[in-house]
Amino acid sequence: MSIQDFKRAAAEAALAHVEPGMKLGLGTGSTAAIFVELLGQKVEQGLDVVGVPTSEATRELAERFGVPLTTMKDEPELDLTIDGADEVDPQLRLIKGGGGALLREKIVACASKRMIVIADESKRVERLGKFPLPIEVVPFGKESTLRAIAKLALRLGLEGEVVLRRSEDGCPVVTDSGHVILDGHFHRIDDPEGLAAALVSLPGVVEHGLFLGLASLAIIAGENGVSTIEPTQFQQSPRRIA
Ligand SMILES: O=C[C@H](O)[C@H](O)[C@H](O)COP(=O)(O)O
Repeated sequence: MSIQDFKRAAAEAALAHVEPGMKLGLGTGSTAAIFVELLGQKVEQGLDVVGVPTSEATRELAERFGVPLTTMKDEPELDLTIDGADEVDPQLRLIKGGGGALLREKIVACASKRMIVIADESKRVERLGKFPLPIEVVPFGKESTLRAIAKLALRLGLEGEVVLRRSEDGCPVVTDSGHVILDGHFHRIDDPEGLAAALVSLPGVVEHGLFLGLASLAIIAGENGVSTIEPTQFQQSPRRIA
């Protein structure tokens, strides 16, 4: 079985949590894309749901697969968000934003009663940080913001560089909301909560890819089948609004 098969297995398992009439947050990335495709098949068979896409890419996919869409303006509270992740730790803390969609993903997850993460087993880690942490910043003063984040990281005992994300043509990657992404190559993040709080205190930082206390369930598929991670002591994020 390939990673692609595992992603599909996780996406299929997540479908069981979707109920008629639900307002869904639709994640971004290759795993979420499979979920959107499968959801489109269910809609074709008569399932009545609406979705809010977390990126323009997901909007296009949902339109292609016939998933009815709505907006945060019309549906500010959602029932369930299904999204992928770049890393998932045993406490169900996540790194997200490898595809640059972290800001809308976090807004949508916070507006949802539940967030289910779907991933292949390569995303499961004991400690967050091997995957570079995406940090979305405003373009104005991005060089200063980068230096401020690097200094902050040093102060927190994190080693590694902070790098402006560029696309293949060398230009900075610009997010759907018009910001740029700095990737923090920290290798290991021992205190995600401390880092998260420190990052949002910096001017210029819009959002970071640490999703803490947001996921209610992770569905992970691998060689040994599908398994789940649930928070042992689920604490609702103070930022969750639904
Ligand atoms: O910005 C992108 C998202 O956070 C994705 O959910 C994440 O990068 C995982 O994507 P994939 O399922 O393609 O590994």
